[in-house]
Amino acid sequence: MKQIQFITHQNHRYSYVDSARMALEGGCRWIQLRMKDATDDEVRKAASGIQPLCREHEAVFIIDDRVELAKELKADGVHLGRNDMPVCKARRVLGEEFVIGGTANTFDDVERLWREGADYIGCGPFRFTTTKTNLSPVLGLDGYRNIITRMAASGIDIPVVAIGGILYDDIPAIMATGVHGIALSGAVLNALNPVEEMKRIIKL
Ligand SMILES: Cc1ncc(COP(=O)(O)OP(=O)(O)O)c(N)n1
Ligand SMILES: Cc1ncsc1CCOP(=O)(O)O
Ligand SMILES: [Mg+2]
Repeated sequence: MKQIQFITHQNHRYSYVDSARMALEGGCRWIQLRMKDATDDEVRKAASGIQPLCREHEAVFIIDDRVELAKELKADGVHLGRNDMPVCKARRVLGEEFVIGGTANTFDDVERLWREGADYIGCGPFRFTTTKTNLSPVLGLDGYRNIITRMAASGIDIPVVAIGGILYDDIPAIMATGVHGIALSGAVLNALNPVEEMKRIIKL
């Protein structure tokens, strides 16, 4: 399971930087620094700990929401949701070299983001999760099947990663829907041994 993205989070045991470090040690090579409600300076501080680790592990380093900060820090890219800067504007700010991901909950979201030039789609939530507030309607396996089917029928070819409440046991069935990969956070962060859990997922 190489197409896995880890979304940073914190809990009573681990900081944002800890979470990224454990994901990298477990073999993940795509880290998204997501710190909702944090100030840019707090994100800069976390990035100063995570970005060098990503370079050391030759991992992709994406920043959630913050386009100007992604540019300032020379991240590999940014992930944008409905209430963030539009993808087409972010592309003008960042240029073609940056990876720009977008959030989708429906086929129409996917089509819009594809037209705007997003490089990949984070599509969810798969199931209810507490890692993100204000969740869009839960998709489940059928939700992904419907979206992937409509994408194929429309000739829309953009990588789609499933996200939202995904656990180890869910991954084979989710991948069988035709999505290109998965993004997760809590399944690793809340595991008894996060590094070992990431290794288990990578081995799938
Ligand atoms: C890969 C991926 N998919 C979806 C999201 C959603 O992130 P978030 O910023 O919490 O929510 P929106 O701003 O997209 O509504 C993500 N970060 N990564
Ligand atoms: C960022 C995001 N977007 C939709 S669900 C979600 C949270 C992913 O974290 P978890 O894998 O812990 O549900
Ligand atoms: Mg966002």
